[in-house]
Amino acid sequence: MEVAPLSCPGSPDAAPCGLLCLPPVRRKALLLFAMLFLCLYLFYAGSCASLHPGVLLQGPEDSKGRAGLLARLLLLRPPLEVPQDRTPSPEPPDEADYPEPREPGPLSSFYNGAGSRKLPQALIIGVKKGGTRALLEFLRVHPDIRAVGAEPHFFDRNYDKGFSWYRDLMPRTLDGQITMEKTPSYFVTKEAPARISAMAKDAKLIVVVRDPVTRAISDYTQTLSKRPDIPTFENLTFKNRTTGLIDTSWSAIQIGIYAKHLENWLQYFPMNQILFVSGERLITDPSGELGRVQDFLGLKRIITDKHFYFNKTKGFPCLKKAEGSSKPHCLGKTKGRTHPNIDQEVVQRLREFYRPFNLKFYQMTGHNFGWD
Ligand SMILES: Nc1ncnc2c1ncn2[C@@H]1O[C@H](COP(=O)(O)OS(=O)(=O)O)[C@@H](OP(=O)(O)O)[C@H]1O
Repeated sequence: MEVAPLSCPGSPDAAPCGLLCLPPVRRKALLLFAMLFLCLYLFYAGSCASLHPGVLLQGPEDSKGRAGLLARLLLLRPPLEVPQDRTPSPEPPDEADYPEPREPGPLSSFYNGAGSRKLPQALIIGVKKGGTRALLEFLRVHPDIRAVGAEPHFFDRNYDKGFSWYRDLMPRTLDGQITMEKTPSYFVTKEAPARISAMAKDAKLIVVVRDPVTRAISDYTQTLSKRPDIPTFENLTFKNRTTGLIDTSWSAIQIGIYAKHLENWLQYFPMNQILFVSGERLITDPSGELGRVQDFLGLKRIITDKHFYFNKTKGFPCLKKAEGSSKPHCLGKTKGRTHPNIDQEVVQRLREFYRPFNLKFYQMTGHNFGWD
């Protein structure tokens, strides 16, 4: 059978011919552009939405990263901000490096739409400045864990928004995958244990704990970085410096009284549903701590020492490959700040203050964290 040759306008036997009428070079360029457009869309709206948002959409430290910008320009989609009603309440400023992934578009749902959003089965509930971000970022490497990047603050600030608001923040998971979130303020929120128990009595809770004195200094360092005019750590520590009376109403001090907060949780959860991760060991032996966490979550030990390297410049362990990326990944510059020098007498006084609470905490957890 003979096939009639395609022709172009202007030729004697003109018939519609579309793309084929273009000169071959232009045709190729157009095809290439269309493919690039499609690839970028799938990459950006599909897989990127499920990745650590800082890695690909924005780059860990750069909220106007090239990939995100290019994708936004090409796709003419709205800027990265999520709609108001889906945005968790104001984040602790440190978490700005880890914004919420955008709601996936229709094409990415097709591409990435398997599974469904579920309420979390496991939560990192604390403690602030304990190393919670490091733990979450490390856990996200596990193929059976899907975690929301930003802190939802549902059980403290956003509870009135309801469970469907909360569920919609979660990434999609397949059967057998665990949905997780981290909000360190839950540990010190009076209402949080009852509320989490109402969601799931069998929820698994993880608390990253760190020497309460260093934790308090870290907390203060964070505040100081945002508000350089605050009083000194030494001044804030005491109600009365002469008598040495500690100001336990200062949150930087209060958060570290772990035994007191834990009592509240034990009213609603048995001890075997709570795992305590050492913030110190998370730095010196990340794979060891990650091994315990994977066991606790009932997961295969997939994250091992092969996943980490020690970055001398950062002074912390980093991931050889971040979730969904082939590049090494350290936490952002808001993690691992240099602490100001604190008067050693004050540090000593704080150690004395915390000692009985620490001992009580060791008893309750059956684990000596070695802070004393
Ligand atoms: N791998 C790695 N990289 C960087 N930082 C690490 C890491 N592991 C633990 N840490 C420690 O985490 C501290 C911050 O704790 P959080 O992530 O819980 O802080 S926050 O409450 O979410 O703001 C942070 O505290 P500071 O050193 O005081 O900044 C770190 O000491």
